[in-house]
Amino acid sequence: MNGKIIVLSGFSGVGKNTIINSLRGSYPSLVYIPSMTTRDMREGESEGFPYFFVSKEEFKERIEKNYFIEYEGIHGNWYGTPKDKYYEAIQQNLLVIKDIDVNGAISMKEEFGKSTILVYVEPPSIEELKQRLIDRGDDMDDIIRRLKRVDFEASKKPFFDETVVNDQLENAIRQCEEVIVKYVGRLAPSKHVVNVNKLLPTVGVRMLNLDKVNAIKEAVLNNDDLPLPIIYKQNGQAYIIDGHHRGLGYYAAGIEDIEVDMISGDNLKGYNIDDIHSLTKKDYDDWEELLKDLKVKS
Ligand SMILES: Nc1nc2c(ncn2[C@@H]2O[C@H](COP(=O)(O)OP(=O)(O)O)[C@@H](O)[C@H]2O)c(=O)[nH]1
Ligand SMILES: Nc1ncnc2c1ncn2[C@@H]1O[C@H](COP(=O)(O)OP(=O)(O)O)[C@@H](O)[C@H]1O
Repeated sequence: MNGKIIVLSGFSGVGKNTIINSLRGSYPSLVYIPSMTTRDMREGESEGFPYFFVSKEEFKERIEKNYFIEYEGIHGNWYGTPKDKYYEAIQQNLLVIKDIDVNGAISMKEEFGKSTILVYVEPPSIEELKQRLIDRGDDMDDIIRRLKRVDFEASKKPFFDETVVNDQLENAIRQCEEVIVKYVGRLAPSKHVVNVNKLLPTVGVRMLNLDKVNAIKEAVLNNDDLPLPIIYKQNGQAYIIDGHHRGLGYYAAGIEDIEVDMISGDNLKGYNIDDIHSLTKKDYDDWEELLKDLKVKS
């Protein structure tokens, strides 16, 4: 389970959605999971974009059915994150990005621990924030209601992993990219088909665990869903960071071509699959540990 959830929180109008939309444009495999809300649909929005819009009664029913990981009343409306969708995404090794209010963000961290990275987005000043809300076309009552929450939200900043100031938008986007790479080690997985034989020479015999290989072979022959092996590219080197037993299991089952996730820290675009020539010495559960080891190697 290597999926990650990047949560952006911060004052209304600080630019969370602008940043998320830009990142999703650049990295289409970033996943956005719409929350459910009781607020009215705004112009330009539609069902599922960016929310599923429901009545208060339906929202209450969902709470009773334990549909949400967390839910909050914000600016007079309810917002909730759908449990199943997040668990599916984590299971499928996906990278999710979503804006959630400060309380919701902290609840997500409680639920998913280190798989959640909390980013607090700040405006350069409150004056600039007001101006953005006005420019966005929010009506005055709405703006006043939103600004009332500012002190409460700011008090939760210590719970966050990172802070990004959204002054110049381009800078804020770049800082968010850096945060993602720092904590996740990748910005987006990208699937490639690799010939298993190409992976084999990199798999030292001393690392072979035949029980694991056989278990994976059985799973392959059973057509079970297996997570994809992951190949990480950094400083021109590629490392199989996970899944060499899976690779061998496929080989043992007589399958040549397997799909892998190519992920990359410093070289996000443009890599050469033939460069795979190095292998980490163990399986990693912890990205920070992995990155530490990679630094030693590169
Ligand atoms: N707790 C929680 N907050 C959410 C969720 N989805 C969105 N929010 C937050 O709800 C607040 C209001 O969002 P929205 O109505 O889109 O207006 P905005 O303030 O202009 O972004 C923002 O702080 C969002 O980040 C959710 O599922 N749970
Ligand atoms: N760095 C920035 N400089 C100027 N305006 C910005 C910047 N980032 C976002 N905006 C604008 O501010 C308004 C609020 O941004 P939005 O992404 O809707 O905020 P949030 O999702 O945090 O409520 C939008 O009109 C957006 O175009």
